[in-house]
Amino acid sequence: MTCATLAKGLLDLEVARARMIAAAEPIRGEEFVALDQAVGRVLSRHLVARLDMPSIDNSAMDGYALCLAELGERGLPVVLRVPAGAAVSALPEGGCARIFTGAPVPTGADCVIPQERVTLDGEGRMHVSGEAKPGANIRRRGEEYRAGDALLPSGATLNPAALAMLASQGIAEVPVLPRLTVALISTGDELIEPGEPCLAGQVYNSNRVMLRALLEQQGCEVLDLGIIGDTAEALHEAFVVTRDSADLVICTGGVSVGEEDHVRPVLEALGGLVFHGVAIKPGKPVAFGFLDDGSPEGVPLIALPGNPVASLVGWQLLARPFVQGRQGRAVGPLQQFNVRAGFSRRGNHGRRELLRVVLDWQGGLPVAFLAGGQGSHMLRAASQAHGYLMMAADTDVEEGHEYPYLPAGQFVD
Ligand SMILES: Nc1nc2c(c(=O)[nH]1)N[C@H]1C(S)=C(S)[C@@H](COP(=O)(O)OP(=O)(O)OC[C@H]3O[C@@H](n4cnc5c(N)ncnc54)[C@H](O)[C@@H]3O)O[C@H]1N2
Ligand code: MOO
Repeated sequence: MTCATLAKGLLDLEVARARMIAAAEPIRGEEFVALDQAVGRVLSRHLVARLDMPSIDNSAMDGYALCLAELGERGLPVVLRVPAGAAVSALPEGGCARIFTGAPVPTGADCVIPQERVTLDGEGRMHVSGEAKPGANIRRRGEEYRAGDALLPSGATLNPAALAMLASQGIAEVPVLPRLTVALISTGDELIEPGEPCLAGQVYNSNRVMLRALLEQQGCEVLDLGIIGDTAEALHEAFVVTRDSADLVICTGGVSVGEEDHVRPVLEALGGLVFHGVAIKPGKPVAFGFLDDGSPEGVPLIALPGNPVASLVGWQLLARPFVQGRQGRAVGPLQQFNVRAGFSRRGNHGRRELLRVVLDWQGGLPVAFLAGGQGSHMLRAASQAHGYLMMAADTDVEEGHEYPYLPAGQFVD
């Protein structure tokens, strides 16, 4: 999409993303955490292997280890038994060893035959059926990597498989970057918390629980300031408090253009606005800036729209990559591939539209259908969608045609 087609005053999504990612200064510092507390944390240093992997030649199968050159018509006597955990032994000449998966292959053996291909005769001699090749079923020392080789780069997120790999190296603690502390503010006089009785006109605060969950899923500490009323003074005070105690401030609501919307003027008074308004639907009024002196040295503030689905999309497309950058993580491009639409619909003027869709895989190929109502206040479809069909501005959806699809799974890791 060219910028010429965008609604006036709104930034292109990719431009807004790029500006935020460029402004995301990785958090400084380092702490050591136990491996079992480290899932989702971000490495502060490159890690190299301490041990060759595997650390010894070992058997890939339960079976018999032997020297192939010694295997003749009469088979071989079983002269040794090697369970996993045994010390490395030497295979006596002219004999073979009963061996188990993971056990050290005795020196002198060059092959392991799985027990399914072996028969034992009445004299305790082992006979092999089928072909046997040198090296078969032996996991060689260092075949995966050697001591000193790179394991994980700094900035890597520790997923369960990475933790298992570090454990396999005997590593008990890892150096990680500090967690990002994110202050969360829900603005709006109409808001009440779930569990409270609801008077006419009041609205349950749904953004708070959603963003808390998203931030925690992202490995952030959340400093939850709850609901702040719709006055410039209340917002000013909340921003001043959070800028001293958080690495990032995220607020929702009050960021549009009505006289009840105080986020932009207060941000401008306290620091600096980088941009306000992105050509996406939902999510248009997202604002980004810095509290303090307006420079990237200040505390960054991301203002998400009040409409719940606009808040979710603003998080996924803009706030999350910024958080990842601040966490010291690499930020990749949006993942998308083309999917056929199973419906027709008029396009949106001047903004890209992210339609909440489910994929139907009947027939082997995915077809996208609307997940439900598409209003930016409609959480039901958003909660059930598999992803977004991303429509260029001013483009209608025509049933049977293909459009870019963004799987929702990419927004969680
Ligand atoms: N004249 C214009 N009006 C609006 C425009 C515009 O360009 N010109 N933009 C519209 C768009 S797009 C959006 S999105 C909304 C965003 O407005 P705000 O960010 O100022 O949000 P609010 O007005 O405070 O609230 C909007 C809506 O969302 C509900 N809300 C707010 N916070 C929460 C919460 N924590 N949990 C659940 N629901 C919440 C609120 O009650 C409103 O219904 O502005 C349009 N208007
Ligand atoms: O961001 Mo608004 O309508 O685009 O919800």
